[in-house]
Amino acid sequence: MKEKQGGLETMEYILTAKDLTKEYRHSAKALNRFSIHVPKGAIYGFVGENGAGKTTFIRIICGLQAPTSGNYSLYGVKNTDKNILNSRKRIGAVIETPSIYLDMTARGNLKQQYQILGLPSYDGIDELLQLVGLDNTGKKKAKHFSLGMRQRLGIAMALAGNPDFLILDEPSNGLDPQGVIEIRELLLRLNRKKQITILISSHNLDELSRIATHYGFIANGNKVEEITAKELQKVCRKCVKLTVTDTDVLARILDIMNIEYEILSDTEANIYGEIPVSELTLKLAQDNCYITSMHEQAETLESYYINLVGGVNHE
Ligand SMILES: Nc1ncnc2c1ncn2[C@@H]1O[C@H](COP(=O)(O)OP(=O)(O)OP(=O)(O)O)[C@@H](O)[C@H]1O
Repeated sequence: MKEKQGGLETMEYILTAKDLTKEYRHSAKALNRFSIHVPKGAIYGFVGENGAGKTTFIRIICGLQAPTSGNYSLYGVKNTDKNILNSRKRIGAVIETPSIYLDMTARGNLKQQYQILGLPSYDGIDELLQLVGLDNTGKKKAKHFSLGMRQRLGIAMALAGNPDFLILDEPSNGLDPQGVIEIRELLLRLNRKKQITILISSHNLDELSRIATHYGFIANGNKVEEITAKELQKVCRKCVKLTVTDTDVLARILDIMNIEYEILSDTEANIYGEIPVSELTLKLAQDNCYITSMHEQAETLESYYINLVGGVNHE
């Protein structure tokens, strides 16, 4: 599975799920025929509001819960295959709050984790402590750590088995701005330098938009959409949706005016960048083409998200 990655985009998936459903007793479906595709090398932003089903999904993938129906594959191995246990060994996860011993130092916690995993020596611990920026914490016990330091220790523990897929449930939750920046930089380092694929569940869209290469949106247990950061950037670029009587004429004039556009239908087009409205209106009119509506599109991930799931999530 360690194939060289060609361009930015790869069709090799670390994790896929199809029709994954989880029904808890006496409650609505936490996951409803949910599907997802996490490409190798991605920082995948898994976005949904409280109760959308993110933690349930992560718990299923980590083998902590069984799905009611549907399936998923990790490194191409189906969840019903006994080899799924080997695939899971390649995952590191921090679900909800990190499982750390508060009465131990960072090093003590990592030693404990190495023992649990049956690792032959403590050799990797110094590197891990350095990687997460806890190499100077000495005898300080985890109970005296800041929330951000605990979160980073949790990530170090998840990295102990040398995984190539890291799953983090709300890693920046409750952190102060400095803590958020430290987690961000750590995740970028892990992704870029260590080639670790990362899935981050979050509703902190602003933070996510700084690092995610892909997004999957979930609402009420349903997949709403998957989109790459590049596609999203295109959609979120300053853009005006124009409705005209004839987009053939519009296209011809926009070409002459050297304005970037995308034709959506016979009457609709997206136009990018600044538009000299009077000049365009005049030129269109000379060719018997008229603007019937014009409005600015959403510009941020947040407004994109609200447009996408706003109606779904507040039933
Ligand atoms: N053990 C459980 N028993 C019954 N219902 C549950 C259980 N765990 C989760 N749920 C319900 O399943 C739905 C999805 O919850 P889940 O925790 O997966 O959402 P989430 O997106 O992770 O939310 P949050 O961001 O608040 O953690 C919610 O309606 C929740 O109440």
